[in-house]
Amino acid sequence: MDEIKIPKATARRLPLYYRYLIFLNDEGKEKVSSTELAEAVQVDSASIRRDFSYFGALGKRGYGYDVKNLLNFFKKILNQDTLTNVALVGVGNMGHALLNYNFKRTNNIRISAAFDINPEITGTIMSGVPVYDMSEMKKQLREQQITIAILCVPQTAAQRTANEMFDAGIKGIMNFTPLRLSAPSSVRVQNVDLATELQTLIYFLDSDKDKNKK
Ligand SMILES: NC(=O)c1ccc[n+]([C@@H]2O[C@H](COP(=O)([O-])OP(=O)(O)OC[C@H]3O[C@@H](n4cnc5c(N)ncnc54)[C@H](O)[C@@H]3O)[C@@H](O)[C@H]2O)c1
Repeated sequence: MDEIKIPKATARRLPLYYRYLIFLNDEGKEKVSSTELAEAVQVDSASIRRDFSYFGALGKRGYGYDVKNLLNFFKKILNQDTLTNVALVGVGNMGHALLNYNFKRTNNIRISAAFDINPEITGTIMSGVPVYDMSEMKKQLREQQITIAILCVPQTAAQRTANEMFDAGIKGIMNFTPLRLSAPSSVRVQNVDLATELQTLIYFLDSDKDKNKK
């Protein structure tokens, strides 16, 4: 498939559409309108139409979208046919919770290797995933062809650990640490910060309250 350049916000919404389309397909539904989709995934229908327009004309006016076509289309875009092995670096409170969860609701991502420096856990298997010492990272990542990792070490160790990960061939980091990492331009870093997400939610709730007062 040719590469399609889409805005980040659109890319973030694709898994939402995809999950709902699986649901519709399982229910035996053949068609869906952008209004129906909008209600189900809580995205306004204009954004949905704009999102879909990046991929060409997938729907017909007055008919809606063909569920199976759309599902197959998104399946390809989201690489749902290929399993992506991901590494976890730092198996403490946060890392362990992620290992336990291990993306069970998706069938194309899984943490297949974890790394830490704590000798009490390295060499063991936690939640079905082997925990290796950091000294084995390069070898394991190469053997398992892993290029994506989740970083869950303490902030003080974050940059040093990230440098080791770049050196070992990591191309994408999901960064749970509060540190904004310096990374080579060939590496993508996605920061996850629950406090910021909560603050955003609080901000929106407060501004909703203000609007209702008026
Ligand atoms: N993004 C969020 O919303 C969020 C929420 C909670 C915690 N955090 C962050 O996640 C990180 C982990 O938090 P935690 O509570 O799990 O900490 P933790 O202390 O329980 O676990 C850290 C783990 O990293 C390992 N470690 C330390 N140095 C290492 C190194 N150089 N290489 C490999 N492993 C190393 C430790 O042995 C330990 O197992 C912290 O940076 C914390 O601030 C983020």
